[in-house]
Amino acid sequence: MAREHLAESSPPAGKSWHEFAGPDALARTLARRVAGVLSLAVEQNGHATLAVSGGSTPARFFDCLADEPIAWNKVTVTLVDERFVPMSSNRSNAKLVTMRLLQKAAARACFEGLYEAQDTVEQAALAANARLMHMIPPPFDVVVLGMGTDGHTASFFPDAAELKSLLDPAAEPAVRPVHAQSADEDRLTWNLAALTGTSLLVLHIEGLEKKDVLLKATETGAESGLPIAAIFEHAKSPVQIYWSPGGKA
Ligand SMILES: O=C(O)[C@H](O)[C@@H](O)[C@H](O)[C@H](O)COP(=O)(O)O
Repeated sequence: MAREHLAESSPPAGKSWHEFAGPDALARTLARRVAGVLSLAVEQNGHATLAVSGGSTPARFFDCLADEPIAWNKVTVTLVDERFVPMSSNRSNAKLVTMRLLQKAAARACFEGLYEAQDTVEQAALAANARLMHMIPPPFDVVVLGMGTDGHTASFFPDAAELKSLLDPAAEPAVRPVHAQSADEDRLTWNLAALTGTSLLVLHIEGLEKKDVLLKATETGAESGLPIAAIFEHAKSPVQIYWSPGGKA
C-alpha cells in the first residue's frame, strides 16, 4: 500500500523538478549543467567554486563531472559536509571525492576538504573555518546537496544536538561541528547560509522513499521537522531537484 502511494506521488508543486529514467541519465545531465555554471564563473571571475556531498548517491555524477572539459585548474572543490574521520577511512567523503571526482580532466582542480586532524571535532571545526574562509569563502558558485530518508541534508541531522543553530541562517562561524546519535561519527558541516547563498543549488536524490520524504518537507515546511525544509526556506535561488528512481532508497 505504502509503495503504491509512493509510486503514484507527483513531483512537489511549484518546485524546479528534473526527473530522469535512471541514475545514469541523471548523472550525465547534472554533470553538464554543473560544468556549464562552473565554466561561466571561470569566464566571469577567473575562478569557480563547487561544494559537493558525500554518501553513496553522488558517485556516478562525480564520474561524469570528472570528464567535463572545463578549466579545472581554475576550480576549487569543497565538501558540503564531512565525517570526522581521516582520508584513510572508507567513510571519508574526501576519499570519495578524490577517487571519483578528482580524476581525468578534474584531476587539475584544487580540493579543500573539511577534515582536520585534531583531538575533537570542535577543534577541527575551528581549524577548518580559519583555513576555508581564506581558501574558499562562501557563497559558492555551485552546491550539490544530498538527502537521507530521515530528511537530513549536509550534516543537519534531525537529532543533532546543535540542530537549532544548524538551521539558523545567521549562525556563525561557517564551519560547524555536529554530534548526532543517528550519524556513525561526529561531523563537520558548512552552515545554512554558506549552503543556501549559492546561485546554483542542486538537491540530488534517488528512489521513491526519498521522493516521498521530500514531498512531505515541501508540503509542510518547518512543521515537518525535516531539516531539508530549511534549505527550501532560505535558498537564495530556486532549489533544483534532480531525481530518478532506481537509486538507493
Ligand atoms: O556525508 C554524508 O553522508 C552527506 O553529505 C549526507 O548529507 C548525504 O548526502 C546523505 O546522507 C545522503 O546519503 P546517501 O547518498 O548515501 O543516501
